[in-house]
Amino acid sequence: MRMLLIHSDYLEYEVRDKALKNPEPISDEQRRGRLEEVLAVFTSVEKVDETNPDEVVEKAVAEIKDVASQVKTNRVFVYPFAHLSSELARPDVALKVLQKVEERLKEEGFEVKRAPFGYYKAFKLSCKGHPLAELSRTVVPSG
Ligand SMILES: Nc1ncnc2c1ncn2[C@@H]1O[C@H](COS(=O)(=O)NC(=O)[C@@H](N)CO)[C@@H](O)[C@H]1O
Repeated sequence: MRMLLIHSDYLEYEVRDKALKNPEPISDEQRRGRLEEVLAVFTSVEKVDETNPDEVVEKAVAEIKDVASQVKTNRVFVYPFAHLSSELARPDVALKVLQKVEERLKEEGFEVKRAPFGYYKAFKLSCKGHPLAELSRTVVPSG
């Protein structure tokens, strides 16, 4: 799994067309989303992650917690992003992994939004620009 973590004044998105034949079903309210003072986590789930998705979820959550504590935010925006890797996991695996990352972050006490999976989306991002505002992390199953 590849993550680009951007500490932002805000991230907002608006759903446009389907990017997959069967994107994640979403409610009308999920067609737009915005969080302020947020750690945006653009995420590509990779083929290698399919060997042990649960392990890669735990490793990703640990990395996100570490960066969130460094930049002092309790808010995370999980954003599916298929452009950080040339070895993408199958969509059904990727969606489950991202849903699990969202769920585990909430269990850890974070305020979390997750952008809809399988859609083209317009988005606006305001990066804060401090030295830790742009980080990347890669996690893979150890097996
Ligand atoms: N492995 C993945 N990791 C993260 N997001 C993914 C992944 N696979 C699919 N997606 C989601 O599905 C959308 C489309 O994925 S895509 O790989 O860019 N495009 C497609 O799969 C089709 N357009 C055929 O190429 C992405 O914008 C993202 O929302």
